Amino acid sequence: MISVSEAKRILQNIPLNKRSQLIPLFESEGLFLGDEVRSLMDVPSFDNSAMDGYAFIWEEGLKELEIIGESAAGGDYSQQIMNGQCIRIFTGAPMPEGADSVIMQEKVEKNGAKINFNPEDAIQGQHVRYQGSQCKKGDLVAQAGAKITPGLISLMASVGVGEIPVFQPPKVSILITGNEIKNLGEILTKGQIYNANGPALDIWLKSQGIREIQHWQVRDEKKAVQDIISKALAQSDLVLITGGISVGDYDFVKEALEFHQVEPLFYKVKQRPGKPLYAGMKKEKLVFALPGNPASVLSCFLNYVKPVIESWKGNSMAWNSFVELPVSDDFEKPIPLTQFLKANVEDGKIHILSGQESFNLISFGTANGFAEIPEETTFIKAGQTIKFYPW
Ligand SMILES: Nc1nc2c(c(=O)[nH]1)N[C@H]1C(S)=C(S)[C@@H](COP(=O)(O)OP(=O)(O)OC[C@H]3O[C@@H](n4cnc5c(N)ncnc54)[C@H](O)[C@@H]3O)O[C@H]1N2
Ligand code: MOO
Repeated sequence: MISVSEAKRILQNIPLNKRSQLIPLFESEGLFLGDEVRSLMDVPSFDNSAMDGYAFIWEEGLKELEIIGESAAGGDYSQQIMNGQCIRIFTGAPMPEGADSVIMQEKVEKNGAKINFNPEDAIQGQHVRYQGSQCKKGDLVAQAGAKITPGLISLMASVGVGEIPVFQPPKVSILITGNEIKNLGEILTKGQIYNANGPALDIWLKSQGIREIQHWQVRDEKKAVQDIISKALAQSDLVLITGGISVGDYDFVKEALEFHQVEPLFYKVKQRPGKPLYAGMKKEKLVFALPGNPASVLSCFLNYVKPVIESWKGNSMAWNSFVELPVSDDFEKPIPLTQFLKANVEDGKIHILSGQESFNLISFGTANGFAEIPEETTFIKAGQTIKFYPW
């Protein structure tokens, strides 16, 4: 058995098959830039007004202008204006040739075809957005590794970039083992239970920007487990298996992985839940066998699988996804293992929830993550700070 920190260190050092690919901007949520991006154009691509008002050529002491035309957003006003003249202009509309300043409409009095204003309100160069003032064609606008946020998407669209390079997320297989497992909608007979792991992993993977997810299900039969692992390995970069990894007579996963020459990275971690966690590699393919109890699956996913997927996607902060917060109450931990506890953060404090058994999902109704009590710690006092991993 290895410690939680050793298991994480091993996973931080595995080579991941990271590839950059171009994808449509609209399909990039949850991912990270796989390369730098440069602007395809000057932005703005033309001088334009920042306000609704009047565009003119600035001169000292100016207090009256003659209106000779109008420039609206989307138009291509091109007429030259002369000193003493102005045009009615709207926000985002092209500046007329020669004009260098805009006065807001609130600052003027309109008298027929003229406007009058206080000379102090006509400020040279004011309210004009010049061509290229955001960026010039070819300028670097985002670095490789940048997280794709709504803000970054907006920037990409503004500079004309409709396809962006992203680190391709892994193709993932979810393989559910167990004779007792039925899917929602099926009738349960005695001894059977609903598949709680498959839907949880599926939703979680989708929320991480994983697009290609294969679902597999298998009974606890040696040959069937071997065969399905072979198919999952062939079709995925990352295989997530739930159940069948402990020491029971019908736990065939480890043996099947050995049969397929998957090299173990580790098996068994000093933690609860999720002690019989397995990780291994076959060439560049990664396999996790997550201990079947649903709390073990979720805790192991959050602590090990999620950071690996985030690293695969190019997130440099993948392994720092925790916050340190005080606990609301004293907590005793007699076991010499790292404990991950379903918990709820409210008012800046970690509330450890009741029902911590690995099979018991009731606290997932309110939990917004897992709190970590380190291996060597036996008692946490209220107010003491510990790590909390939000979903
Ligand atoms: N003699 C020992 N027995 C066990 C040990 C041990 O060290 N020695 N470890 C226990 C721990 S800790 C865990 S965790 C489990 C892990 O066992 P497996 O990975 O082999 O998982 P299964 O036996 O297949 O299932 C465990 C439990 O979870 C339920 N399950 C499985 N899949 C699903 C699913 N998709 N949705 C909902 N629930 C699921 C399954 O019915 C079992 O109740 O081993 C302990 N035993
Ligand atoms: O490690 Mo197990 O997850 O306690 O049930």
